[in-house]
Amino acid sequence: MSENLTREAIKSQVERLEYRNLAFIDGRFVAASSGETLETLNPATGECLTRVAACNSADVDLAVQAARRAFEAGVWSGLAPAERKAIMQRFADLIEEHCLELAVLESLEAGKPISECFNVDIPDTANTIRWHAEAVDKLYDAVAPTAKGVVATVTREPIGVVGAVLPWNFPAMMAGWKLGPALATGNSVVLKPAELTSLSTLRLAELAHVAGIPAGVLNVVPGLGHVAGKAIGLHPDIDLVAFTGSTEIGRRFLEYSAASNLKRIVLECGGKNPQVVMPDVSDLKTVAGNVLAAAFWNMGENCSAGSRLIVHRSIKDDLIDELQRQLDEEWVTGDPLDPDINLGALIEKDHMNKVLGHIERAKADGLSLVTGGVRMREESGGYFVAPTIFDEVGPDAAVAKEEIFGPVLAVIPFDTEEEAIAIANDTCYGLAASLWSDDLNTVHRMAAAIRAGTVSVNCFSEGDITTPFGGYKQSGFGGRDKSVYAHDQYCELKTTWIQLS
Ligand SMILES: NC(=O)C1=CN([C@@H]2O[C@H](COP(=O)(O)OP(=O)(O)OC[C@H]3O[C@@H](n4cnc5c(N)ncnc54)[C@H](O)[C@@H]3O)[C@@H](O)[C@H]2O)C=CC1
Ligand code: BAL
Repeated sequence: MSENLTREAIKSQVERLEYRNLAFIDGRFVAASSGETLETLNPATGECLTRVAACNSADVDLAVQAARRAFEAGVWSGLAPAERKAIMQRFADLIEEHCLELAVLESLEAGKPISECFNVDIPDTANTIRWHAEAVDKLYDAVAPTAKGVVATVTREPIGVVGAVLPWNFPAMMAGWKLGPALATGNSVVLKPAELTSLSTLRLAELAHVAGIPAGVLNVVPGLGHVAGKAIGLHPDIDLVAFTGSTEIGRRFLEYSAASNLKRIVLECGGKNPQVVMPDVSDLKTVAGNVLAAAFWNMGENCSAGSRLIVHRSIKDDLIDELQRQLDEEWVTGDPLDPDINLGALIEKDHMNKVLGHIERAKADGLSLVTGGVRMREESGGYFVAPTIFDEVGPDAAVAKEEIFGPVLAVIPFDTEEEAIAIANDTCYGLAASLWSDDLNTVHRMAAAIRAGTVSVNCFSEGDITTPFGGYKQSGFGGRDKSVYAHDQYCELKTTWIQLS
């Protein structure tokens, strides 16, 4: 537990909380034009926290018009990178100053453990905004190696109006991953949070405004996916959509683009990520700790969750024993606002039932249940599922194939390195993977053979802000989040060919 994250501080923050529950368009909070609202529920109790504006295509259009006006006026796009940097640094400062408030909002609306929100999600959001801001006045454009008599410059220009459509599992952090590079490079943004988790994002937009990001540059249109999300996808004056969510809806955005203005689409979608443990590992305790973090961090509601443990048969049982021991000792499910728990609630009832359905199917298929497999804390009214491990799972079992997005780990034994790689790659996804071996040759050989955007070796990691994040195959399309590579996807490249006389 962090020094500053006391029960008293959390309680006091909850009592003082004010919800921003209107859309944020052109620098102001406004109701949806239809007057309609959506419930935001607390997944830990099932109770309504507040109702949030439900934007439709008319609201999206107003937001896009505001964004376009701001872009054309150059109030943001026309600033020197160093000027944008200074304002975004103030934005990052404000996020840090309001860390507890944002963490409480995020924990309440998403069921996430408050300690994670306070120590990881909100600091990461601030750091992402700051890092991209600080990078942008240090990146140079290029002069092409042409023949004499010509000067050709290759310069990045902001793409224009960016639509960002976001998931519910890391609401603030994903907003940061999109806003950092999109704003730093001078774009205007129309952002749609997931309908279940709009509150922290609306507060972020307000803080951005207070920091000095001009009206119209950052707009937030909460609403349903098939209404507000679709309107963003089909809007003829949005130049790019950056999406994080399911592969199914990612595919829709490609269709929206084709049916409208060929807007650029950047997708960060799902995963069924392998954790491969080779027989030479000497420290099973460390392996187990990381395997559990990969599988159960954020209740497994994580696109890079390591939901398949592909382990050499000779060490499988010892590793499972260690997993069980650490799970019993260190993984505590409880009220997400309790700073001492590390497993909170799943996002909503339907999702919990979907996860429990996967578990029941695996049981019915005769898979060996090591631990978990049940709903927890039902009396709270919330949506808690015990961390669950199935052993001796065949690579073709549904629990080894489908993205469950919950705390369910499938243990798949292997006998040879070739078999391990084949199982790891036997998926339509390719977002992340972890690899465990004490042998450097094995590490290099296997890391190169695994088809995933991020391979973490002898740890579970998504990298940090300096490294790109995104997927191979159906896990991603069109670009990467984080790092300077993220800047490229929010820019057009302009060639200026100057014939000298
Ligand atoms: N890669 C990731 O980080 C995430 C993956 N998922 C996966 O997706 C599954 C379903 O979760 P959802 O939240 O329902 O994800 P989703 O992909 O349906 O939603 C993501 C975003 O897309 C919007 N959206 C939904 N339908 C849309 C449509 N027809 N047109 C335009 N926008 C639309 C949503 O409002 C939300 O803002 C999860 O169980 C998980 O397997 C979900 C969230 C994040
Ligand atoms: N783990 C960060 C990205 C995501 O889950 O959506």
